Amino acid sequence: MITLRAHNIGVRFGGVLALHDVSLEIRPGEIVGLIGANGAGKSTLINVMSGFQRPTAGDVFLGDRALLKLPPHSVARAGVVRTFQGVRLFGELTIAENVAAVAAVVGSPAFAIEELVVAVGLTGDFDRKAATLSYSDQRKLAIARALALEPAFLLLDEPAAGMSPQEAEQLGVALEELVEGRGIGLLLVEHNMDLVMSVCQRLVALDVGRVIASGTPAAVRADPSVRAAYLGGVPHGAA
Ligand SMILES: Nc1ncnc2c1ncn2[C@@H]1O[C@H](COP(=O)(O)OP(=O)(O)OP(=O)(O)O)[C@@H](O)[C@H]1O
Repeated sequence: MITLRAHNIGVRFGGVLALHDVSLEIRPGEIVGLIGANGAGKSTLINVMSGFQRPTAGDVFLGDRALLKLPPHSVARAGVVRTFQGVRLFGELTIAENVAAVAAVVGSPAFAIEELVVAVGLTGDFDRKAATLSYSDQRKLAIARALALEPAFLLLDEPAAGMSPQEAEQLGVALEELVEGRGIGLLLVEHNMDLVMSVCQRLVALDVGRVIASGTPAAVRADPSVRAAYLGGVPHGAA
């Protein structure tokens, strides 16, 4: 089984230690949640694992292949794809065109594009321009586009941000189906604890760049250091 593994990652931005000695492993077919307060280092870890940020220490492995020396597009081709907190779509292209533009890279057939759009829960006319979509539909489209690269591992940076509780719940169902159906390993950075608790098999909690807890969602949520550092201040069914 090929896993995606960040090993003893350290990242320093001048005087800020954004990550210190962080290790995390994702297996195919599982959803791992990465939680922590604003500035804990979650996006920085996604950046490192997807090739967008060189760490000051540590390694990233896909199976036994070291990824750190590869640029982001090569990391994506190797099978590790990410989405961004700020959605980056082609606003003037339609839903179908946005996915097709990416699918062309791997040569996916047209029917696969429609399948992806439906799989993330986008309904209605696929000829709508991305710029006209609601914020939450844009986030779903960003996931469909990432999936078009046929990743083995998908790193999602706050996919439910701006979604209503119902939309977030639907997204959770879609993510579970994707992981089950395609065997993708998913890293979910998310502040919506209802979503995190319902779909993740394991959680890793960061605080100021360090892992303070990892394990089953119930154990991590109950961990006193996690409650003190994070959950005390977060709404979304955290208690
Ligand atoms: N390019 C950068 N230059 C300098 N400092 C940075 C840079 N990127 C991140 N940081 C700092 O590194 C730390 C971790 O930031 P990061 O964005 O990874 O946190 P986060 O957990 O994703 O937060 P949020 O939940 O707000 O997205 C913060 O102190 C942040 O200010």
